[in-house]
Amino acid sequence: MEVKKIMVIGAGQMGSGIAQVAAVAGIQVVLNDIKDEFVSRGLGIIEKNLSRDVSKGRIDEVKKDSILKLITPSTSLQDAGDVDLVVEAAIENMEIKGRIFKDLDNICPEHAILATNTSSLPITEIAAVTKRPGKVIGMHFMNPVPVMKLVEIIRGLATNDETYNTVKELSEQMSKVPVEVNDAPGFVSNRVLIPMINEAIYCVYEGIATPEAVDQVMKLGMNHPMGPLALADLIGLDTCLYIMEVLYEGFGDSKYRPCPLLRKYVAAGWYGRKSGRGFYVY
Ligand SMILES: CC(=O)CC(=O)SCCNC(=O)CCNC(=O)[C@H](O)C(C)(C)COP(=O)(O)OP(=O)(O)OC[C@H]1O[C@@H](n2cnc3c(N)ncnc32)[C@H](O)[C@@H]1OP(=O)(O)O
Ligand SMILES: NC(=O)C1=CN([C@@H]2O[C@H](COP(=O)(O)OP(=O)(O)OC[C@H]3O[C@@H](n4cnc5c(N)ncnc54)[C@H](OP(=O)(O)O)[C@@H]3O)[C@@H](O)[C@H]2O)C=CC1
Repeated sequence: MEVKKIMVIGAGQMGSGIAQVAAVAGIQVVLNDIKDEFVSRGLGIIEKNLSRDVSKGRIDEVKKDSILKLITPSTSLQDAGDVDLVVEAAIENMEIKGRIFKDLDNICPEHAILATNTSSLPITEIAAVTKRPGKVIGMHFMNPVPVMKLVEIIRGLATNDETYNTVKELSEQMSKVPVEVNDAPGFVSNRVLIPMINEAIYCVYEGIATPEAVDQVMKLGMNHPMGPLALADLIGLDTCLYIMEVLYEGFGDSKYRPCPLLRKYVAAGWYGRKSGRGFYVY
């Protein structure tokens, strides 16, 4: 199926990045969030990224404007009435995602694919709230979206081949490399990554090393582009905690227990870069 128009739900760091790469690929995008100010903030991030591309000579002002013109702001899910595909990138919360998918199922045209950028939640469970589970799929971009090549594609139990092939082709059109994995808590990316980050937080919690020292060890010793605590601040400590909770509950294994220091920071509103403070101050 050819995808000409999509809706991206959630204009946060992931949603704005997804909207950007879709518009760069020539796709019409409706960027939706619950408040105008969040949509404006997302559009501001896209504008800034495209301006950097102009200053680096990758695109000119005319191209930048034509990309921006492809993105329409929205605060109503009703605007999904004529889209071919939705990528949901609202917060990592099953109740909220369930509500959004139920509404979308009633609003979107019959042929539309409902994709979620969830980091860890079961695709099969999200699909089950709709009457079109064959057309529900995980389309998991990595942060920062304009830079990272991977899209992890996750089939739910009922996802059909046409849906999978459309999302695979769409990812390639967005200049990404799709990798297919099965539906299990955290998929592959976050089953491997987030426990490593959680373990790095335990190193700070237990007084083994400072955040700076932990990050230096992983950067200089393992050639990671950024240390696990700087990366946690980039992802968002709230999102890291949601993902650890999904792993802990999903597998019922104590090895996935979230570090108490992670819980404390989230309770304090220290979410990382997006709130101005996490393991580091921004
Ligand atoms: C939680 C989940 O569900 C899944 C996830 O996403 S987990 C997170 C996965 N992401 C990672 O692991 C990121 C690890 N970090 C990195 O790869 C790198 O540190 C980084 C790409 C973020 C920054 O790279 P860097 O070399 O340290 O910094 P910098 O030189 O500033 O940036 C490199 C390029 O990326 C671009 N860039 C950096 N951040 C960007 C952003 N937020 N948006 C757009 N472009 C960005 C820069 O403009 C620069 O581009 P050019 O070289 O073409 O000019
Ligand atoms: N951060 C990361 O590195 C990655 C995150 N993800 C996943 O992407 C999703 C979004 O994460 P991220 O962009 O980091 O989060 P952000 O907190 O940056 O953005 C989430 C956005 O969704 C909005 N939102 C909340 N509820 C609704 C709703 N009911 N309808 C529409 N929008 C809503 C939020 O508004 P408000 O500000 O009011 O809450 C916010 O603007 C999550 O599922 C996350 O797990 C996937 C890959 C990587």
